[in-house]
Amino acid sequence: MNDFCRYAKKCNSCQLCNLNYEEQLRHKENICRKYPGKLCAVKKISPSPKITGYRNKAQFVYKREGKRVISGLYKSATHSVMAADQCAICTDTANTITAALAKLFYSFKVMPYDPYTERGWLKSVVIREAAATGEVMAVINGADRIFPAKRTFTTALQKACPMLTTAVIAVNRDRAKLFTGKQSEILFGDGRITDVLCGEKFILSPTSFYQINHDQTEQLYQKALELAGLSGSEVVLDAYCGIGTIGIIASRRAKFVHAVELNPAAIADAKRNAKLNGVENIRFTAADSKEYVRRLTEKDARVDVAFIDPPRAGCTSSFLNSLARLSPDRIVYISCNPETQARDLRILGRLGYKSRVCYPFDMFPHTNHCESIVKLTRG
Ligand SMILES: C[S@@+](CC[C@H](N)C(=O)[O-])C[C@H]1O[C@@H](n2cnc3c(N)ncnc32)[C@H](O)[C@@H]1O
Repeated sequence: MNDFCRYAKKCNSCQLCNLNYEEQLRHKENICRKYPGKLCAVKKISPSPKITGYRNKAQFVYKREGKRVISGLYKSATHSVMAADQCAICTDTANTITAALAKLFYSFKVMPYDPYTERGWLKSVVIREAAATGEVMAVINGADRIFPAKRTFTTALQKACPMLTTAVIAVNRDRAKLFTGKQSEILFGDGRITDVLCGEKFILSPTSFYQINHDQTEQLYQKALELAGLSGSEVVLDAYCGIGTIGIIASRRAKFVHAVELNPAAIADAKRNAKLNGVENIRFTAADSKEYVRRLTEKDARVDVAFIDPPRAGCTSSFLNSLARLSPDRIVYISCNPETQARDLRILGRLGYKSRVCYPFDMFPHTNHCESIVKLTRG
């Protein structure tokens, strides 16, 4: 049994938990040396301020065991649920809520969904927390809309989990898909939570992307801003902007920000966030980054600095080609996958951008995921 977590071996989400934290950091720094490090200097990795209980988003699955419904996690690389009464990288709040929910689900006969037989209703529960404000949202993901005794369930839920500020039921009718569907209904609260990052407020709804390690995200964004070297006169692009975090923080030191994101729910949050923070020099667009940047090049738009923060798969070469045609002086590339980041840096290298420096950040202690920022300049 592992000292860090007794479920570690079976769950396998914390692949590095057998190493001490110093060794984990060295391992991640070496990953950055192996990939972006072939193109530029790699600085010392920034350790995470917290190494347990750091996740502000936790996903739990459930199974029926005899006369109980049990909260659990997936066994590594399977869809089979193992009973687990806590997850070491999730918060105490999330662990407490899932245990209370498992009891409620049983007493309300809300049974876990089995994708093979298509029986049951409950697919998963996602708990999202705002570290700065203490707001907590539970998103209960079900297979369809039928939810017996919804009103009494809501009252019982508020009593059992007083720390929840809002709860939502979301439906994903796709048999194999367990994540949050687009169709949703608020049980109580306003279906969103508000957090504070780098002094700005951010509203997030159930499906919007939000960095999972609050304190480390503040350090990551501060470094990204420092590398962008904004003086107040620049036109900035925030590509893959999520709920607008980087763009809104950068807007304070920029003339204007163009921000683009594929998920319309995240863009709706981003627009609310700009209003909430009184930011007027930013325009959010729900679109594919590639299409949006191509449109900017057609309009001969000016962009001095670009932040790009794509998903793990990285950028497409057509996005990078259009970006290079926009010809920003500096690109700040934030990535959660140094391997695809290095591939994209090579493409940008052929398009005239030199990778200058890489800063690794440990956003995900005990897992083998690594975040890095690379600054590129033109010419
Ligand atoms: C790693 S997240 C970064 C979000 C944001 N920059 C932040 O720090 O919170 C990547 C984002 O890219 C969005 N995305 C994925 N593919 C995209 C595309 N082709 N065009 C625009 N946005 C995309 C995702 O919805 C997600 O919000």
